[in-house]
Amino acid sequence: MTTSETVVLDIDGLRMRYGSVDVLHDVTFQVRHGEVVALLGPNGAGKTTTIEILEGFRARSAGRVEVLGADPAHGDEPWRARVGVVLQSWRDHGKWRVRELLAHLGSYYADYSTERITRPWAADTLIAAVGLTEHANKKIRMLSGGQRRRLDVAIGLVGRPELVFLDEPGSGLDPVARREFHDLVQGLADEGETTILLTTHDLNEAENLADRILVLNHGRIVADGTAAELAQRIAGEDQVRWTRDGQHFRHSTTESTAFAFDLFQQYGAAIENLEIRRASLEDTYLSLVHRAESGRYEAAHVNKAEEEVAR
Ligand SMILES: Nc1ncnc2c1ncn2[C@@H]1O[C@H](COP(=O)(O)OP(=O)(O)OP(=O)(O)O)[C@@H](O)[C@H]1O
Repeated sequence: MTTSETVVLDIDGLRMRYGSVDVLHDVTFQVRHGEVVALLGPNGAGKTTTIEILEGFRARSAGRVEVLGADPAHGDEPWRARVGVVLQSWRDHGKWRVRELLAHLGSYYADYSTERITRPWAADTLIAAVGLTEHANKKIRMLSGGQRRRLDVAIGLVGRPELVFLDEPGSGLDPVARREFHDLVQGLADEGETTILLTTHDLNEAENLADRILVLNHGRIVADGTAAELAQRIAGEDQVRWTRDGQHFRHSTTESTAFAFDLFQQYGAAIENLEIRRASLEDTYLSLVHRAESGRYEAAHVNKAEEEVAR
């Protein structure tokens, strides 16, 4: 895919406080044009809050936020036409038919076409892209949960946005629909014109779709990199498994290639079913969150100890 150097999302020192509770602390990151970035993190980490601030739906407490060159808190209509948001709020339009609603919503974007981007996306092409062709004439209230979710995605994309926010896009989709949805996102990414920020709890989804992964924990970015970079940073141990003379063996090591080489030197053809399992994104993620938790625990204890010394 093509990514350019143009910065589409520029977030510096973002803070959010609900009442007296800080839920985002100094969140800083950038996303470049054409990148697909997944924001991961445990429940309550602050992912939705971050996305809602970037979408312009929530006022931040502090920090600098630029989305497509503008502050989302003051985003005007032309700015909004360039941003795609996938909401789950179209249940109220139950009497509308799928094609009718998409054509209607799409018509709002026609004035915002540019030389490069013709808006909106033609309703039938979009309906086919999200796999709803068979249901194009159905009323929305007649759609299943997964079909409505596809419609939510179509509505988010109808204006051919340059930047798309997807909050847990795969939730509620069956495996076939999820695969189709991933193909759709990958297709958009491959064209290199759409920047995508998604949140997910599905680590396979993150690994499949994202060029880069950000991990948010208790309102702080604790990791930022490709899945491979994050795995390297954790320097997790690989698991080597093999059988010899009908017996099963396993060994954990950071030097799995050298270990396998020694194994063959020692036992040669007697080694069978050799398998090297590298740390998965799930191992890496769990380790990152665990580390961040231990850091918080230690920091809290150091602070407490310091307070006690000061007393
Ligand atoms: N309107 C609100 N008022 C007060 N606290 C809120 C509000 N919205 C969210 N919070 C709190 O802010 C924190 C972050 O919530 P947020 O929904 O952003 O997390 P998340 O990472 O999206 O979680 P999940 O994975 O469960 O969707 C949580 O502790 C949540 O309880």
